[in-house]
Amino acid sequence: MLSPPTLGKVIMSQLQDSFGRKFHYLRMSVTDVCNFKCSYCLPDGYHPDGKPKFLSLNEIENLVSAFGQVGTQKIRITGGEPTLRKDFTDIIRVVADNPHIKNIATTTNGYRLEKHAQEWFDAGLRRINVSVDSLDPKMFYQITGENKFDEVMRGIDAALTAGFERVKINAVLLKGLNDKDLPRFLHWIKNTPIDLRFIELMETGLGREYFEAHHLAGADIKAQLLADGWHLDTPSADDGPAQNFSRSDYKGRIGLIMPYANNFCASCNRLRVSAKGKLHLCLFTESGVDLRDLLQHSSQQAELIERLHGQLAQKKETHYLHQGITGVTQHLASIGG
Ligand SMILES: Nc1nc2c(ncn2[C@@H]2O[C@H](COP(=O)(O)OP(=O)(O)OP(=O)(O)O)[C@@H](O)[C@H]2O)c(=O)[nH]1
Ligand SMILES: C[S@@+](CC[C@H](N)C(=O)[O-])C[C@H]1O[C@@H](n2cnc3c(N)ncnc32)[C@H](O)[C@@H]1O
Ligand code: SF4
Ligand code: SF4
Repeated sequence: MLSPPTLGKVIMSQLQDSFGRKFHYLRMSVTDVCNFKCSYCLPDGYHPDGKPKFLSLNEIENLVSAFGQVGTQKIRITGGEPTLRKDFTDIIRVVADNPHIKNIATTTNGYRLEKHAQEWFDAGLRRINVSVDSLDPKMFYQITGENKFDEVMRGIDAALTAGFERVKINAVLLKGLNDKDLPRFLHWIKNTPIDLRFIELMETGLGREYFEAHHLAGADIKAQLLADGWHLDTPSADDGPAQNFSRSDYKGRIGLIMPYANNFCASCNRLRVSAKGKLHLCLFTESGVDLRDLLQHSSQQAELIERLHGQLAQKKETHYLHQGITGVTQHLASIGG
């Protein structure tokens, strides 16, 4: 049997944790900055902490190269609002140029999509998730603090036209806000081939009060979907912790992210790197591990990979959200969700 190729003493094997989970998927944040004020994320808008220096193109290239060598096949570019980076298209190109990365995605509030969907597609982006918390423009404004519903919807049309493999819509379920929107969302995906993803609100540093006022259990939506003839799909390899549902008379699909459900983390397949170059083993870890000192030059790859393997051994089995432990995550914009 062939042994895996080695680089120095580092084994170039698949990133794996001590629970047997393999990590093919990196969520790479490229900025903390955002122009929206979503009430569950940045209710007062983005306020810089000093003069933040986010990962440069060179650092991103070195990061992607190292992750590619240890089994990463999918990269999601996230933020803050990733598309606010002036070099966003160059970032896509850097990721697309790496031969190991088969699947390049981004998550965006959709604000620049109408103008740039085709340009990003041409640079190599293939999947796009757009956050649309309500299909009622007034409610959209109330939740996001921005009166940009029509712009975002035109952006989604542009993405569908540009030929993206997958256009997904994220909506955070919010009691007392968008909880009456399910019929509208269902009507939309009847004849439109998009994946809707409902995300259960997660508690962050925003605190208990907001969480308790607006948390809505994904399990209730699941029960409603099953009663209405939707079927739970057999999980495919890159689904991660989401549960997906389909119905033969609908062009779109529905996914649920229910982080408070039993066993949610058993299928965890993703790692995160923040816009300042910290590795987060979980969305809710207590602290990130700095990688930046090893992102400066391509000659540091072996050391970087060794650090990644060393950290993976310490990944915990699950989050501790049930105990109200939200880690360092003041808001998800700081780590890319
Ligand atoms: N707790 C937890 N939440 C997650 C995880 N992955 C995604 N989420 C939540 O779902 C949100 C939407 O994720 P997206 O950026 O659209 O990506 P995704 O839904 O994971 O999409 P895929 O890459 O297709 O699996 C994130 O910002 C988080 O709020 C996870 O591993 N753990
Ligand atoms: C942090 S945003 C970053 C990307 C981009 N700005 C956007 O909104 O799509 C990524 C995702 O995190 C979700 N999110 C943010 N805060 C959340 C929370 N407290 N609970 C659940 N999802 C959250 C958002 O709805 C969004 O879909
Ligand atoms: S969810 Fe996205 S768009 Fe909304 S405030 Fe957070 S980072 Fe910005
Ligand atoms: S909460 Fe943490 S361990 Fe669980 S699926 Fe998300 S990232 Fe993975």
